[in-house]
Amino acid sequence: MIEARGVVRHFGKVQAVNGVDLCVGRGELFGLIGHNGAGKSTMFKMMLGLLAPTAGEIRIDGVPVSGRHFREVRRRIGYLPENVVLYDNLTALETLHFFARLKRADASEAPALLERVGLGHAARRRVREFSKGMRQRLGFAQALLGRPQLLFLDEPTSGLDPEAIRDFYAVLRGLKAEGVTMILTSHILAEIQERVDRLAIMAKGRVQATGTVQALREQMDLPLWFEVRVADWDFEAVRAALGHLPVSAIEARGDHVAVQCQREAKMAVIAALAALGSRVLDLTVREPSLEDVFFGFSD
Ligand SMILES: Nc1ncnc2c1ncn2[C@@H]1O[C@H](COP(=O)(O)OP(=O)(O)OP(=O)(O)O)[C@@H](O)[C@H]1O
Repeated sequence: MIEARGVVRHFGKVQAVNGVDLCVGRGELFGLIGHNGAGKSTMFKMMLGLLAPTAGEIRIDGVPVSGRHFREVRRRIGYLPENVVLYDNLTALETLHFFARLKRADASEAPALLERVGLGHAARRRVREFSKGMRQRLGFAQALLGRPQLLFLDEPTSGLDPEAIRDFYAVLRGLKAEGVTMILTSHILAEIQERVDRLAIMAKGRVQATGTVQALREQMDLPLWFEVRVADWDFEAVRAALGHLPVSAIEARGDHVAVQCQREAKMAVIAALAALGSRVLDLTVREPSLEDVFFGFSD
């Protein structure tokens, strides 16, 4: 659905995007993460045709963004910018009618869209009275006008509380089931690590890595941790059981023993702990988080 090849964008001396290749498949929920200034928003604007690349090519659904046929494709794209501009004097419903006219979308969808983003109750309230989270929801509804097949969501959950974030991803799941392709940025790594199909890590205008969270973990080869609870706090039993294995740390922490090892030793550690039988009361495996992976790739 999205194909970017060798994309570069300079602003004077600033190299905002510096040779990006990116492919997003149809129906994928794709995450783009990176530090402030990594080039994510610039990439979004180029993929939307709002900003011309200094070099390289971007195709959406096979159509070059720079070509004259892109206008038709653009009508099937929804965009939630990082800072959505809304008019305080309009109600939520009027806002959607306004954007529907701009996009030449069907304004009769507006009430259903407000329901979908959890603003049905506030349809006739003025935006002036809206909280940050309500504004963000309204911006999201605006992006959904015209039943887009491709959605660009730039930090869509900024300002949302945990419940609103959960609702937001529930809507994304519904859209995914309808076959919509979505690409989103977020700084909240814990939030997106369970939810995207694949992601790309950007740093200094380049894509440093692309893949599923699990594939990136494996590529980074970060160690994982076990938390083992043993009967009678018999930590020495754990130490003895794992003594012959290549574990990098065994530490008593509160009510459990923390064991660190590389991924290739994972199954051997599990087997050795299983051999302790009922002396092991509980076992948790802590995979490296997306944050660990992110720092590994972007530092
Ligand atoms: N219109 C512009 N004029 C000059 N420099 C710009 C412009 N837009 C972006 N930049 C610069 O390009 C770089 C990348 O910015 P961009 O907004 O794409 O980063 P980002 O990854 O989206 O960051 P954030 O997470 O803070 O939103 C930054 O150094 C920024 O200052």
